[in-house]
Amino acid sequence: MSKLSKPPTFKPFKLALIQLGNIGADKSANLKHAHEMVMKAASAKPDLIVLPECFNSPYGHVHFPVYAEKVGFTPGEPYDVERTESESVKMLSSTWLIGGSIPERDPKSDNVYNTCTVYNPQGELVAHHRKVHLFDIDIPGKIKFKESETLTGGSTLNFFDTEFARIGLGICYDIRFPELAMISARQGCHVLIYPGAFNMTTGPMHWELLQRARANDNQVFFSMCSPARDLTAGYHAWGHSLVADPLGKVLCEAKEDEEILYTDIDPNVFHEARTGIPVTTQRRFDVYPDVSK
Ligand SMILES: NC(=O)CC(=O)C(=O)O
Repeated sequence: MSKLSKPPTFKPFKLALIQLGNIGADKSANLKHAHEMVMKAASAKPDLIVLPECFNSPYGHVHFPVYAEKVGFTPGEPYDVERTESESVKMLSSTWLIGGSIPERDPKSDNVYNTCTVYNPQGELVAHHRKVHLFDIDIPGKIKFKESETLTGGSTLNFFDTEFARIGLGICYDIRFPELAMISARQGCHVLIYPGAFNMTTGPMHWELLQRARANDNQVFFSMCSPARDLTAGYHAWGHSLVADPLGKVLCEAKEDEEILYTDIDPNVFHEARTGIPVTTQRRFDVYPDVSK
């Protein structure tokens, strides 16, 4: 997984974002619906499908321990998918698939993480990312949320290689920490994909701004895949799943309802951005050596 090897050659590919709706209290129903939507998305033959943050459970710190599953991996050890106890992991296998995120319970520590799992077309779980930066905010009169009440933050930066690109992972609030995206890009990622669920306060302020910024700063494709908005749920997701190109241009954006977004990712845009505005080769690490690694 995250060891530094030569990235694959960046080739054109079709990305599908599933802005999933109908995420309720019944986990089996959530998984059934997610499976139907993955199958629907797969019918257009994308190379990579993405689900949103917390697609199998309601989003809220009280729900995480209740919905948490033992996913069947230990960071740093080979995956043992055969032995997974997680019904969500068993459901997720088709084409390359970024399985949004699910609450994960670590069998050794009993810690609960907000975890993204990634599957290759053979259905093998090949990468995972535990949300590093926990969403703890308090905007008086607007929104208070404290993931750290029940979650532990991950401590690794993660990417995976496909036959068409190196893809870096993060989850939602991770986007607010530009270091993570910057290091992923320096490690050769062509595309950064963060399942995410902003809300009705931070969504209009920052959802698009941050994605375009991370894309443009790092001259990579950047995408966040959100759940659809459900005003009957405890947490009102912003929706607006989006893909930005390496020049910061929005290639496609959903509205708030359930929707599948397809985007053709063109490596020429990546190469042209880096040739035309060559910041990736103009950095002055003599001036800021502490970020040179
Ligand atoms: N839900 C999150 O993790 C982050 C978010 O909503 C925000 O940063 O705003």
